[in-house]
Amino acid sequence: LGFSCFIVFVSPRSEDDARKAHTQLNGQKLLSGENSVTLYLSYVDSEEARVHFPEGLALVKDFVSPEEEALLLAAVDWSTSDQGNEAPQKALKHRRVKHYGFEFRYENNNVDKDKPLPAGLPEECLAVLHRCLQDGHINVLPDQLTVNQYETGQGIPPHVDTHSAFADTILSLSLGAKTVMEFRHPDGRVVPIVLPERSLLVMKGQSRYLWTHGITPRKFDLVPACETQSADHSEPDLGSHGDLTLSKRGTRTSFTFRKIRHEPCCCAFPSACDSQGGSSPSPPSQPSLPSCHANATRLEEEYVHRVYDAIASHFSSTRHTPWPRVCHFLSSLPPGSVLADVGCGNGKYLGVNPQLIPVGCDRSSALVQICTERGFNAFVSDALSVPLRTDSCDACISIAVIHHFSTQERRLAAVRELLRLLKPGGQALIYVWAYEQEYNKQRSKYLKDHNKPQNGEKSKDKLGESQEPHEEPSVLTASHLDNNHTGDLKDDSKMTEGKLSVHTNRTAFTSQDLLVPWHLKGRKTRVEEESSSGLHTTKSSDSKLSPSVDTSQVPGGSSVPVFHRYYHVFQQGELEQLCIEVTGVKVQTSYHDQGNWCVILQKE
Ligand SMILES: O=C(O)CCC(=O)C(=O)O
Ligand SMILES: [Fe+2]
Ligand SMILES: [Zn+2]
Repeated sequence: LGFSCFIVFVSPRSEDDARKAHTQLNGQKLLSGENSVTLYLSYVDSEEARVHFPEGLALVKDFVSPEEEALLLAAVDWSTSDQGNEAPQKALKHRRVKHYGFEFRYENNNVDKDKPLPAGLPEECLAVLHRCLQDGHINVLPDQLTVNQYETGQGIPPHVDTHSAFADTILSLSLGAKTVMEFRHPDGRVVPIVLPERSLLVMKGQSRYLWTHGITPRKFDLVPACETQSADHSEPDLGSHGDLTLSKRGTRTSFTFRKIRHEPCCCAFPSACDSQGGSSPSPPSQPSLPSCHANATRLEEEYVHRVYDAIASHFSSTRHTPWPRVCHFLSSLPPGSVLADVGCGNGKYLGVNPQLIPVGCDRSSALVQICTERGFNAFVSDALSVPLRTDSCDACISIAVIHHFSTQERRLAAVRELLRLLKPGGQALIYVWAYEQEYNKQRSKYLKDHNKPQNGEKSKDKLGESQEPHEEPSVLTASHLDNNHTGDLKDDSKMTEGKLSVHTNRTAFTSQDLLVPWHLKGRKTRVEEESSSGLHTTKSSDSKLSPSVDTSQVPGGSSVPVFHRYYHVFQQGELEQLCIEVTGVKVQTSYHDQGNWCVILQKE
């Protein structure tokens, strides 16, 4: 049983209508063939619900005819390999791509502007491009084309097309099937846009320079029912009151046309512009402790969510043994208890007590995917807004999650949300990483494992592993390498006011808010795979993949990506303090467990 979560805003005409809809629809199933979604309704501020189209974005439906569509699709020859380099093609984990005109280079995350590919854009595109000129979408012809092909379930991570590589307007033609593309503003706003088959998407201004665009890998989209018919207005009606329907994704091929930029970009968004020292200068920009909600979500997006998605499979391989005291809590619950594991990671607690009815959720879709593959019920959700009913769970756990929220308000909101899920009398177990890694004269495993074996070698100390909450699979030279690669970031004396320091693994903490390096081993990362398409630099430049990623050389010459995760490590008493701010809760127990502060709460 797989879970997906869609958020839909509905604006009823009156309060009365809203109440009626709530009683009649909440908990109802929508069916489409053998698939179904269950509706969970809740009230939100209408101001919050108003979704605006990103500035500079336009969608032209039915831009090409079905005949033209067939012609364009036939123009792409997927049978050839990369050989000859006429139109290089790459099979990525999440889609396949082919480049025309110019190829994007992985080494520098930019186009090789002096080396046009022998084959220009396919002639079949000319009629379409001239129409774009005529209609005023562009004023010069593009000279670069990227063809992306997505099978059902595939997508593209959120990114901004590199400013210095491409001129202002980006055109993207959707062929073969529709999809939903999400636009994200740095302040956290997300706007999903349905891209119907044969439509043209035009990105300019803010929508091109500041908002990221991406396609979440999934097999179904929830779209307004009217989107399935052809409509001829040019902007989708985002606030429409129409019916929603499940739409199965088919194979979508997109043609993205761009114009190579030969001068540095001088857009109005320096913070996102690699030409203007914004985005990811080298060394990566040093994040500060957030001062407002928008900064907090941005920090967490870059230094928590993206990192977990990128390291998911490696992370999961280091998280196999449940911690004994968490298991003890789970085993003490009565048979048949409904358990929510909020921030369930790879699901290692979901199967501990077979007599429970567990459901997990995590912000990382890559980790949820791992849970699903293991046969657990898990869905993607933010811990601040879990789509489960109030008072519905007998127990909740939040293991090593709340320390990733970067403000006190957000940590409090996370505790509050966890407690909302509990039935009166239900219990919640919370673990957060402790500032005090030495407690009662005992050093935590995290500190003790200073000379851990190389990653990949099996640790002989099985118990140690099981008690290792924040196992950092470091290469032997890791800390030395960090020094080389993050240079002045590490040196506290050179620290700029308010900037987060990069922690040296397996040493005592020197501040409560910090970045903890993760040395990725094993398979290529998603970021690497994406970048090797040469296409995407999510705010990256040169060898830097993203602000949260650095690379370090390992002896032998190959480079290991180093990701930085944001943590707020808790001081003694801080977790209890946080919890008692929530009304209607009792702290039953609190304790220190292997470098973590832990509480068991009960809802009154
Ligand atoms: O598939 C699409 O429409 C977008 C592709 C894209 O964003 C890109 O290639 O940069
Ligand atoms: Fe793009
Ligand atoms: Zn720019």
